[in-house]
Amino acid sequence: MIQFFKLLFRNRLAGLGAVVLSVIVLLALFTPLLPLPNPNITATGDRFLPPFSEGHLLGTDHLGRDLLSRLMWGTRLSLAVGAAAALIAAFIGSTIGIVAGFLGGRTDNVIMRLVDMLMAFPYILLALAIVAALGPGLINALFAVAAVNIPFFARNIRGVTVGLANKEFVDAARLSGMSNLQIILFEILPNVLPVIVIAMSTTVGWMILETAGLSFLGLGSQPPQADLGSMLGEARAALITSPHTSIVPGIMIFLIVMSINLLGDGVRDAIDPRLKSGALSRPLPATIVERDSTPPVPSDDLLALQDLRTEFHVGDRTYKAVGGVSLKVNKGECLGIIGESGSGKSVTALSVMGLVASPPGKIVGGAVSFQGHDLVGASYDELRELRGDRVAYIFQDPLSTLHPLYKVGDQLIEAMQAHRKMPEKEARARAVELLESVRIPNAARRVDNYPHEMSGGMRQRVSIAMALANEPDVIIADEPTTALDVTVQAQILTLLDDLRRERDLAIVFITHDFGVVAQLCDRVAVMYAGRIVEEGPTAAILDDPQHPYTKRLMACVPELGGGKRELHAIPGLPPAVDRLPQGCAFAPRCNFAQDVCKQGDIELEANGDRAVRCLFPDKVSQTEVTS
Ligand SMILES: Nc1ncnc2c1ncn2[C@@H]1O[C@H](COP(=O)(O)OP(=O)(O)OP(=O)(O)O)[C@@H](O)[C@H]1O
Repeated sequence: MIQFFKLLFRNRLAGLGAVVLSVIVLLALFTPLLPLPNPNITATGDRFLPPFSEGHLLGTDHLGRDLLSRLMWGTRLSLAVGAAAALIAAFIGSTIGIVAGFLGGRTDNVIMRLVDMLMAFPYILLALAIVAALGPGLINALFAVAAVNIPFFARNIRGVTVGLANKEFVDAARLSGMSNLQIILFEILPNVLPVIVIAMSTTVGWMILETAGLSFLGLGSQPPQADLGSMLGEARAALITSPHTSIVPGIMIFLIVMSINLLGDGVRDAIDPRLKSGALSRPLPATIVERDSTPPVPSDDLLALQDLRTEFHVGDRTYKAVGGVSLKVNKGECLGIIGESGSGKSVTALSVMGLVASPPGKIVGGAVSFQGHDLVGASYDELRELRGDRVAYIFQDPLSTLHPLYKVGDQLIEAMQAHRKMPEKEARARAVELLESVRIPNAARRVDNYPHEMSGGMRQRVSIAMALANEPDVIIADEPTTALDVTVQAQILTLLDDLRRERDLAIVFITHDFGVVAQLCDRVAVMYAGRIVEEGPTAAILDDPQHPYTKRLMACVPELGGGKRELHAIPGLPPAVDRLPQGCAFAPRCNFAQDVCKQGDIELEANGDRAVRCLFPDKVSQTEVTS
């Protein structure tokens, strides 16, 4: 709750709305206790007294009634009616939406067509018709306003429910034997509740306005009872001669509706978990760079990361996702980056082309040199030209990287035309050629397939074809085979290996599978808590790991045909990168750790073509992993 209020008040306007609305609601609640004259007592001798008259702070109306008193009582009534109408509309509309969305099929069709019929009438006409049928009066106006708003809730909530009804957690609830009612109450409702609250908070202002509108037309509250709408209606005749009688209720309506709307926006932002974590905030086109030290001189390698540091700044926390990584890859080489989940592999890869979402991501130090040129300081235009052209990416899940509504051929053509002008016919021929080069059978026909018409392995081949579209120098593949079964995984790895040899490609391959590294990579870098802990030629590292983390990672991998061998999971969990321990980040999980490991920073010590960040590499090298 405290977190909710903190988030709410971070939005200044929402905070202002909350304060204004709270004051109005408090005044309305305590109106009976305030020393105000009776709002309905007329005094024809005191008609249209101006504001600040004696005994009448806001003046009087056309019957000499005290305006302040009528305003307070009227506000109380308008707020109560608006909130009640919103609750009724939200309850009935959401129930209809949840039932229709959850049951689907004919029930959904019948219910939603009835709702559509209700929506086909202009809402104010519908409200007028309902009040005309029921007779004028505030309660009837309340029902009319609630009724015309039911379709709004029904449609919104139905849409959300349809999306939830087919989710795995609902299937799981069904499999566990829960009834439809239980699923709706315990699985669906908690998920749609934030949407209902958000919809309510943004519509209650409207409902107050609509009720005021009906009262203004004489169909809501009846004389002498005051609500804000009827006060406006009565003041209409004296708009020119005594404008204060209209301005007073007008300002109150404005304040109520504005404060509710501002607060509603704030509530929406604070309630939505994706907005809370910044996931829906639109990232900048390139990662923010704020280097705190002079960048290193660019290297001559094709691609080199030099002491790269990338952080996420969320609230007052700093997540050191990449804490000084140096790596290089040259033409025709394949470099593997391996590590547990959360070790910083993806953020390292995304930092290369400035693709880390900013905010909250920031590159705070080091350099990424590509063909001798530092990309960390490069302009967005420069990065955009290189992205997908000289440096291409392949991601883990092709379903989320391929656009679901475009044919794969069109997406390949788009990838080429983003970088060079090419006639449509030539681009299409090249797209077919690309699909053939990634061994997609019947490429001329497949080019017109949509992603959902292809299997997972096929889609990943399309992603590889897309990465190859502009004949890049470097491909960064971020766990491209993790989502595939082993047979398809082997085919994709062979394909990547062949392509690398045929085209002299440099590949940076991110994985958490040592088997994949062994099959594909010339060199491997092992990452832990945002830093490289060991690096060197794959064969040498597989043969003789010198960092305890590498050794333990390898001990987790089952070996086919290797005889019976106990698999040893790594005890404990990786440290959170916003609270890294002093000294070696692996020390709390390490059998070899001594006090000295937990003190100062430990360097990545180079030894020939290998490097290791450990004080006791020889000891590690000579000891078997036992538990
Ligand atoms: N938007 C973010 N805000 C805060 N921290 C983040 C954000 N994105 C990533 N991180 C942190 O950065 C660290 C590195 O994440 P990264 O995705 O690079 O790990 P990874 O090794 O690629 O893991 P995986 O194998 O699961 O993809 C993690 O500890 C993660 O918590």
